[in-house]
Amino acid sequence: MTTRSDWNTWAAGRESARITDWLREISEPDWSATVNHPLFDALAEGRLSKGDFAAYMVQDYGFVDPFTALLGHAIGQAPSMDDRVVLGQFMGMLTSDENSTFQRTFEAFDVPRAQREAPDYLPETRAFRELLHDTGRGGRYAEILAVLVVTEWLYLEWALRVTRVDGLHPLMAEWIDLHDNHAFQEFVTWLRRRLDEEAETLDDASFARMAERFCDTVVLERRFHDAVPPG
Ligand SMILES: Cc1ncc(CN)c(N)n1
Repeated sequence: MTTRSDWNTWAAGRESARITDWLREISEPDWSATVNHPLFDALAEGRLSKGDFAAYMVQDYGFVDPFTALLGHAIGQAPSMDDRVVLGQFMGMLTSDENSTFQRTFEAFDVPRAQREAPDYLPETRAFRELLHDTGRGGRYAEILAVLVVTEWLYLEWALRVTRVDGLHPLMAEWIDLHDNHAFQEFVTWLRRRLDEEAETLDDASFARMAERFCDTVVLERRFHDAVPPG
């Protein structure tokens, strides 16, 4: 299901077939289950309690830390300054605006210092952290891009899908803003284009590894959101 010949079969007869569209399709039903996860509806509709939002953000900060490290690996592995500039700008946003959203959420919702400094990570969070570490340690550029495409494209899709209520808590609104704004949409468009291009250049074994990494990441996204507080 994840080989280059599977991709070639899928692409045959389709006009303007894209590898990232194929990857998304083979990662179903986990892709759609994540995008349509009730957690995100509860969040946007003001039905997620402050405690549950804070608990989700504590787990998610456990994702963001190794994710930031993975982005660092992407910057290091990128084949050109052009790519490093785009990835570096995203790193700037992640370590300023997005990091600040987490810190202010922990303050506003009284997350105990122990939970910020040494959180109890759920097994699903630990599994995701391991995948991010593992991809950074051994993954080539296309594999790293595959993980970034999944994590950012999924978040863009749910953020564009949900309908937010008036009067939503400002920090919850900010969390959605971070994932549906124009610059983020452009970043996801860029990530997809670069993965489409890089994947074309891979040998068959690397191509299959990249596709497996994509699908594994989607599975972990679904498990992570099933495990954090219910919507
Ligand atoms: C689990 C998860 N996946 C993706 C994202 C978006 N960077 C996130 N914050 N958390």
